[in-house]
Amino acid sequence: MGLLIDGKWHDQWYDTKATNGKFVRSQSQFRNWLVAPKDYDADNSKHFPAESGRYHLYVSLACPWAHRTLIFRQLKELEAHISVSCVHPHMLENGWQFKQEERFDDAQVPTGDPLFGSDFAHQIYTKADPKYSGRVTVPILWDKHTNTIVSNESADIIRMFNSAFNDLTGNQDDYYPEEKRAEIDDINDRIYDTVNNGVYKSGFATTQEAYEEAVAPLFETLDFLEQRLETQAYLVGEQATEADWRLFTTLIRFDPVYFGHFKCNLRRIIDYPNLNAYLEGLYNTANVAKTVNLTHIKQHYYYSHDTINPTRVVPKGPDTLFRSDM
Ligand SMILES: N[C@@H](CCC(=O)N[C@@H](CS)C(=O)NCC(=O)O)C(=O)O
Repeated sequence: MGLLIDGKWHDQWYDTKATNGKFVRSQSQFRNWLVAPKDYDADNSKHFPAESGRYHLYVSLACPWAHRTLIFRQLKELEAHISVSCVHPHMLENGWQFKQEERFDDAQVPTGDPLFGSDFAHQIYTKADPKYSGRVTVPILWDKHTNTIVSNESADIIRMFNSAFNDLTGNQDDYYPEEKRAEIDDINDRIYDTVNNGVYKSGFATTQEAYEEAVAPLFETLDFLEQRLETQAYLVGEQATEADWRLFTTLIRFDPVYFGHFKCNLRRIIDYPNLNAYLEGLYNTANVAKTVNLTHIKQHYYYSHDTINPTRVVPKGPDTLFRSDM
């Protein structure tokens, strides 16, 4: 685990000393936008036209942020238009690596870097910007024409996937409908801070206070969501929106990883009847289950975070992700 400084790789763990033991996530730096060809403005340096075959998505199957983009690639029927490949689940002294290993092959997503044959993800960042300083994160949306990173921010990438390719695919499903945007934004903010990032703040905290400051609001939000799902099928009404998919990728990792590894252990998702059923329903939505790779998920966290789990022993359980009898 490390970061780039002026284009050079440095192997170092998150610095929580300056922040009283708190994990503070840094902002993504590549924030360009894919737009439908009819909306493309060549004078706008942020614009990239949505064209078939032009873009490549680098993901980790372990990563909840990258997982969002894989789900949208499926939901929006973009498989034939956007190529994809994944990193090795172990993120070690060189950060994300493209090493291929048979036991981590995935039937849905090829491993490695088919574009450049790079060894490490940081080489993709320095191709885009030889002087890049910052963390080397996935997902990465790469433009094969101009050889640069369009975006390394999952929240933006799923919004682009939601609409930019609609004319090409004919898929008009809308996970961010105009009339629901304010409500989606509100729930996203709370879930991002206390759940999506909350599990990391809890797990990466290096003081008791910082841990407790993260774990209490995390469970307050889970309790609140449990109640909300008593009377409605999805977070914002009766249809799934991006808010549900953003939550899904954290919930599916919760019992296998965050409960134990990140000490988020007041309750499991399986203990919440509504969240359990909701998670199962989302998992069983067309083509979503095949984006979930529990081997990568468990191997990544338990093996890569050696400050949290120095033995690198990966637990066997849990046996089941949901209970269907509740
Ligand atoms: N805000 C980014 C966060 C992505 C992110 O933090 N990804 C993690 C993997 S789960 C990563 O690559 N971490 C490497 C690091 O922090 O050095 C997004 O949502 O796309």
